[in-house]
Amino acid sequence: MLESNRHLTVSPSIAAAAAGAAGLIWHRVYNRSEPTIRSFARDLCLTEATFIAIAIFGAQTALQTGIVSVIFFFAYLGTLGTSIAVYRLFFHPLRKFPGPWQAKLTKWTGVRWATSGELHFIVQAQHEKYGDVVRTGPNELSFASIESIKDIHGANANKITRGPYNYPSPYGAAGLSMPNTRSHHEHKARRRLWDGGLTMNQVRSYEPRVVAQCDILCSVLREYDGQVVDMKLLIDWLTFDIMGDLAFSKSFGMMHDGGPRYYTEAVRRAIRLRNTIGQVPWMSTVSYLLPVDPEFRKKAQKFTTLSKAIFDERKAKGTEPNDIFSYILASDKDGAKTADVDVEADAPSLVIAGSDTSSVTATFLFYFVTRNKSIYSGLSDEIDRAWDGKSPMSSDMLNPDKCPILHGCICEALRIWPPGPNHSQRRTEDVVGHQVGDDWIPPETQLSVHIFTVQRNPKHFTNPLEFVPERWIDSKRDPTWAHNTRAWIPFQAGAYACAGKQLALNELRVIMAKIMRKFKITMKDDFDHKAFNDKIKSFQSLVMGELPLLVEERKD
Ligand code: HEM
Repeated sequence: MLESNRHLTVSPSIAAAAAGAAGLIWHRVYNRSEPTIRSFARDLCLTEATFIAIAIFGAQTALQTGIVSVIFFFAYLGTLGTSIAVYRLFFHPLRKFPGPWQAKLTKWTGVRWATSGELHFIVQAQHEKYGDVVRTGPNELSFASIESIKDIHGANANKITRGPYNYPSPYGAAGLSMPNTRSHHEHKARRRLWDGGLTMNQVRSYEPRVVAQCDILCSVLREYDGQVVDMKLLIDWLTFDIMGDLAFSKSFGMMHDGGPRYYTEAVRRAIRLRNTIGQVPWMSTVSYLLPVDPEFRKKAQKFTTLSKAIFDERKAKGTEPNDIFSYILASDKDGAKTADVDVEADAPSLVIAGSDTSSVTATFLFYFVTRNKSIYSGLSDEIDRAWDGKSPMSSDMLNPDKCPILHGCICEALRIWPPGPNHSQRRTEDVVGHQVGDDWIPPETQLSVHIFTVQRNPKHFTNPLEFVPERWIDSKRDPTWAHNTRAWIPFQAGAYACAGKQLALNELRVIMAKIMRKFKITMKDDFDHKAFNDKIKSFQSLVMGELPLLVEERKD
């Protein structure tokens, strides 16, 4: 009797039907709470195990149990996949927004775009094709209008948090760094500590140290007098050394031969990995198991060890030194301190946020000003008038009133090539949605403003690809040119905007003035602009190839 019941219970068609029902149920569950790869694997195992248990009870033989279990497995995944695809394409709350169908279907499209290094151009092209709002993922929108900046990053956005892109730590740190904090409340408390170390007064107090690091660079450049050097590489070392000094009171010493020069490459590779994983954050818990090139693994290991050593050494000094880390280590006004594990995660984040970005911008500054001889000579004359090259330098001598061309050059470099050209991802609240311009955005949507598109839009800046410092000088700007400063957002805006904007601007002014006052920097006539531009890629921040320039010491 028992035998015949078992025979009747689970046939292949029943297995397929059960799998179909399970697939639809799980899709409904996942619609409400997005799974991670681990929770998905757990649910899959549970569902399959439940079915196998029923099949063992109902099927006649072990072979039959095996067959119906395999049918169940594939039918389950097939139904779940089809249901998700149909939903995303035809029934999703974001279905009214235009965008490429591959992006609407899966975020793996975003992975493909991100790994190409061309994300900035890809998204810009989509905005040109589809308009100011583009659906760039199943659950993700990219915006390119001025109004969207206010609604996503401005005062109207006080309920919008950072998006899940910020979840994975690219350095494998156990803690959560402040720039990756998604909760408004936690971010606000921690950001306040960081801001203390980056006030205008603090930035001024760091200035002699920035100048001193520039002096070291000048002594390195002197060794190459009359030769062509890769300015990109030297600036990289300079900006990392500056950040080491200002963050931990200890320069990395990269400008000296013995410095850890692998650090910059390890940082960029880590950022690249994070940029890919950030597209599919639900993969992040297993992403570090993915095979990566052993050379990178070695460098990453060295990077982690060095970061830890720097952190330990710095932490031992407490809050005495005048550096940014003293503020991160300090307690807030209520006596609350950031947990040690989170402070440890803050250390590499601080260096990366402050050096990679400044390095990219300073490199582009040298590229643009040396490319155009009249801009170079105008800027050089202005710097010579502002600083005699002998008295102690301060950024006060170089402020926008005294050095408008320098200011215009910096604004232009940041406009044409913002170091973080893509998205600073945000997410609408879990329960209520959010109004952006004329569109109501449903809850749990990832949204962001595409900086690169906004800053290169001819409606915002006439001839957007031309490097024209005068457009930033009111008395010199062509009055017929569009010039919408609200569309200049290289540091982003709002609660999560760049904490180091003032430091960055001061640092860039000092670097440019110091080097140009002491050296004549020339771009050779046969400079390969195509090769230079082809090597510019975006992996969260921009990466670029060499910038070979002729360096000659000035004797005046
Ligand atoms: C040209 C140089 C720089 C540019 C273009 C730049 C740009 C940015 C951008 C776009 C963000 C993301 C904001 C967002 O998510 O909305 C950011 C965040 C941040 N930047 Fe910068 N940055 C630069 C230099 C610096 C420097 C020198 C520091 C020094 C410490 C710094 C510290 C930070 C920090 C701490 C954050 C995270 C802010 C937060 O989470 O609240 N940045 N930066």
